[in-house]
Amino acid sequence: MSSFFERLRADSLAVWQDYTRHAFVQGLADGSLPEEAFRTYLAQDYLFLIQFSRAHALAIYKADNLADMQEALAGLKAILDTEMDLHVGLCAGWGLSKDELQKLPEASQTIAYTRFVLETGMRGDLLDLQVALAPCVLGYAEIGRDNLTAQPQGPAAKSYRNWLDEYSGSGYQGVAQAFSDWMDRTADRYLTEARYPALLQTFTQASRLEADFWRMGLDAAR
Ligand SMILES: Cc1ncc(C[n+]2csc(CCO)c2C)c(N)n1
Repeated sequence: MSSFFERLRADSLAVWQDYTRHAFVQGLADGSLPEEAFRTYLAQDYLFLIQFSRAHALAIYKADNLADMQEALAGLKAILDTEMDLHVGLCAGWGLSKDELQKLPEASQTIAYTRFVLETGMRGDLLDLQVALAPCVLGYAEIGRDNLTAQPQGPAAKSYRNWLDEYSGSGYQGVAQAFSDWMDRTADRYLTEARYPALLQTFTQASRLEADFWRMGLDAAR
């Protein structure tokens, strides 16, 4: 049986692939991505991850049972303990200190995406929130898998490969599978066909905002 994610993905395929096969991703995979684009992306992603932690905290609040609260907590910890460290470490390698990162203003694209997710979660239930989070969690896993054997060339090749390794590795692939299974369990309880169009719209919108986030990086290097 296919997952709820696979249904959403199939029904938004063009937008989904604009995100997961974006020029930014292709540039990471072949090494042609300008370093300034990656640096801008990394810095904004730090601010993005802070807001995404808040969204996972909101999932704890929205959960109506202990098991879901524990799942949401595991997601929160994956960001605060793993994602955040990867980013601060990567940023340091790019000359961006933690102090500098904390002082950066959020770009409009960062605000648009993160506040969309938070607002969707605040006005809806756990399923609305999971669907808004899904493009982030599951899109990066797909990007990792799609580029498992990519061999970036050029000056930033090592950093780009390092980034791809994080998402293609079994650790992150497991996190993504666990998220998809968790969303399936929520859908079993909450999904009705009457709700589906609104949920698909949330998923599609979040995927579009992911593509805008890549575009922000590319535009900084023009
Ligand atoms: C713009 C943007 N979108 C997605 C991710 C990926 N991501 C964010 S939090 C997290 C852990 C999953 O619980 C992962 C994989 C990112 N870093 N930046």
